[in-house]
Amino acid sequence: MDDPVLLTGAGGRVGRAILSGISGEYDWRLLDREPVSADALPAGVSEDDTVVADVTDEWQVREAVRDVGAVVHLAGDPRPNAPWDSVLRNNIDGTHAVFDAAAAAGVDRVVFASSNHAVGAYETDERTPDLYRTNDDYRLDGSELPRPSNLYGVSKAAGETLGRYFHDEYGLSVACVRIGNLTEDHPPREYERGQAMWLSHRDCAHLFGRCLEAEYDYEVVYGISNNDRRYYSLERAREVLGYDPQDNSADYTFEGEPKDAA
Ligand SMILES: NC(=O)C1=CN([C@@H]2O[C@H](COP(=O)(O)OP(=O)(O)OC[C@H]3O[C@@H](n4cnc5c(N)ncnc54)[C@H](O)[C@@H]3O)[C@@H](O)[C@H]2O)C=CC1
Ligand SMILES: O=C1O[C@H](COP(=O)(O)O)[C@@H](O)[C@H](O)[C@H]1O
Repeated sequence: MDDPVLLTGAGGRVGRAILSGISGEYDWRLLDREPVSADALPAGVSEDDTVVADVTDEWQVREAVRDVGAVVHLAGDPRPNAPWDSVLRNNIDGTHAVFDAAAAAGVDRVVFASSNHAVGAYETDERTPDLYRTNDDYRLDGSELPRPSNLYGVSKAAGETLGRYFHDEYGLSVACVRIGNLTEDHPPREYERGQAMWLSHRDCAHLFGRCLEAEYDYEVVYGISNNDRRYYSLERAREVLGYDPQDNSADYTFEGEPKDAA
């Protein structure tokens, strides 16, 4: 990717994980509605490469996508219990504005931060907690219909559908990454669901990097590490994107300590 990459929601947890791993590999334009503080900017990124803007402001988004080759769209309300007015505005209207501006500007691809909560209602009472354990072979592979567990999940399913539309209608390459549970240094502590869907920082950066490099049309993949406990398949991400995750929540105790140090 020779052209700059626009990273929306750059100041948040996922944005920081991506930048900590692959900041040196691209020219970045960092967008967030909150200023990204100068000391949080990775090497090679200056304040001139940052844009303070709201993704629901169509004009600001059109300015931000000018001359970029790709967009990684993270900005939005990440709370599973977020109310409808917030997800409608930040997640659905904001994602529409990003896809619309990208298509109008002739951007090559958009990588969209979807969520496990787009399919959270597959975790029925009958399937849990076995679903989170290694002896259970139930797998979601990305081809299943969305089955949201909350209104936030509905907004992520809507974002995936917007991506489908903008791919079919305007030819944008679109990768929707159903991110699991991102934490730094160790899997979520004492939380089976979180350990089944852990995404480490380095695997996160690598996965989004693959989304910027691989060739694809429209993809829905799961964004988790190589966890033994998983109930999300990694096959599509491996096959289409060349994703090769390095971390596994099984290498940590239930309390989150590395087993080789225990
Ligand atoms: N952290 C996780 O484990 C997961 C995150 N995701 C998704 O990844 C994305 C990033 O999540 P996090 O980094 O965890 O959240 P975060 O809250 O740490 O970061 C989100 C960033 O987006 C910005 N933002 C929010 N609304 C905006 C708007 N309307 N315009 C411009 N900027 C806006 C915020 O200022 C913030 O810096 C979200 O879309 C979230 O739904 C999905 C699944 C799991
Ligand atoms: O989409 C998201 O999912 C993760 C995991 O969900 P949880 O309900 O098991 O905590 C969440 O931590 C993150 O904030 C959210 O954006």
